Amino acid sequence: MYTIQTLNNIVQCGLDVFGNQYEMITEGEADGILLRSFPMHTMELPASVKAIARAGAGVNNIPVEACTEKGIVVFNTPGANANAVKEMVLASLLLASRNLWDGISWAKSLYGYGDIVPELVEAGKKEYVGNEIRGKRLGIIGLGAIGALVANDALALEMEVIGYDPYVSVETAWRLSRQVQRAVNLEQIFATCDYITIHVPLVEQTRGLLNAHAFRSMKKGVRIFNFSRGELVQEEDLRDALESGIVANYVTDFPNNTVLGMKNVIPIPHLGASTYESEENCAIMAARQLKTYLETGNIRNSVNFPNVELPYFGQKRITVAHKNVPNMVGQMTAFLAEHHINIADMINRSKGSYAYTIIDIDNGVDAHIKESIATKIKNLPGVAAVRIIQ
Ligand SMILES: NC(=O)c1ccc[n+]([C@@H]2O[C@H](COP(=O)([O-])OP(=O)(O)OC[C@H]3O[C@@H](n4cnc5c(N)ncnc54)[C@H](O)[C@@H]3O)[C@@H](O)[C@H]2O)c1
Ligand SMILES: O=C(O)CC[C@@H](O)C(=O)O
Repeated sequence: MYTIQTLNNIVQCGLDVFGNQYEMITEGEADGILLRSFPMHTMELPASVKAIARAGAGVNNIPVEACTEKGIVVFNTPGANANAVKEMVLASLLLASRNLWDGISWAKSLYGYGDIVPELVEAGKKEYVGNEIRGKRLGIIGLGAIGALVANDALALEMEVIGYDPYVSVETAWRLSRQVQRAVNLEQIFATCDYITIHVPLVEQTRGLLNAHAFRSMKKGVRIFNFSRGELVQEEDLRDALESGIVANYVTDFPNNTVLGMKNVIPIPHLGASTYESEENCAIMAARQLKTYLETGNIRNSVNFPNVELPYFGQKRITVAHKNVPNMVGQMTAFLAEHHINIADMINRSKGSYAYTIIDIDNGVDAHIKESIATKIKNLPGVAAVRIIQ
């Protein structure tokens, strides 16, 4: 029996993945945590927690580094909500270019004028003339799951597309149309684009990516779309850029009180991933990854540990989350050798400064011996967490 704590509303089809061997709780000690945008940074993590699954892409609401040190595996759901966000970016391109936000607000304000409304509409519509997006240049910062989808569809809308992503993955590169131009630096995007959309994670390196220096390099009248995270944009610099008209519109999925007070901001209440389809995709994917990890120790789509999969058929298994330093596996297997325990199968993978090892052992080993080996491994310097799965 496992316990899962949910920190946000998770759609039922995601919760159904767990089945009757799981207890779902909203407070207390759990083996796994399932969440969306709940801010976990100030949360006390019980020692019982083995894994955390984010039903979504961004993990900036999770203390990933602290989790890694404790051997807690953090998962996200890459690509599961990318189509939803892509469609929102496409809608926003038109929303901002055609002055739809202001035009619709004005049209609604005509309620009560009676029979002259059509006349007022025809007389007033000249205030809301916009631009077509065909032939305009779109700059995409971050060509991951979302950025790549936006790039391909913007080409289909006959836009010129240029992307910047120094870390683009091979899979994404394969999915990208060859017509997407490659920027070698951000300046190339800033200096030449009519529209700029950001699709990078919020990390220290990207915080404040759009700042005074960036705005100064941009074409006057550029329209900016932020469906990634509010903190990627330096707010006070944005205010100046909007006031001076360098930025014609800022469409953001992350409104706050400061940004709401700026002119030409189009605020959207974090609806990028809010489709039934994407909420289901994310919840099911997150739940499956968490369940698989708890039951088999296999890792798929973790942001802090490597992908590690060894087929599991109910055999005895030891899993170890540890630092990526020499002789870790040697020391672990030495403990097994001391007790004449045969290793049936084994795998070790690393990701950055951490690694993860799965050791399958032959059946028939006494429980107290397995516990004593697990304790010895746990006490090795560099080991973050050990589990026995049986
Ligand atoms: N509004 C929403 O509801 C919503 C939904 C999903 C994702 N998001 C946000 O969008 C972000 C991107 O999502 P995704 O699914 O495309 O993620 P992803 O991991 O597939 O893609 C991110 C891309 O950014 C690139 N990148 C990282 N640092 C960069 C840098 N300094 N410059 C240029 N490129 C850089 C990476 O190489 C990667 O290709 C998420 O981290 C999340 O914050 C928001
Ligand atoms: O859960 C959501 O609605 C938003 C998720 C989104 O911010 C993400 O990073 O995937």
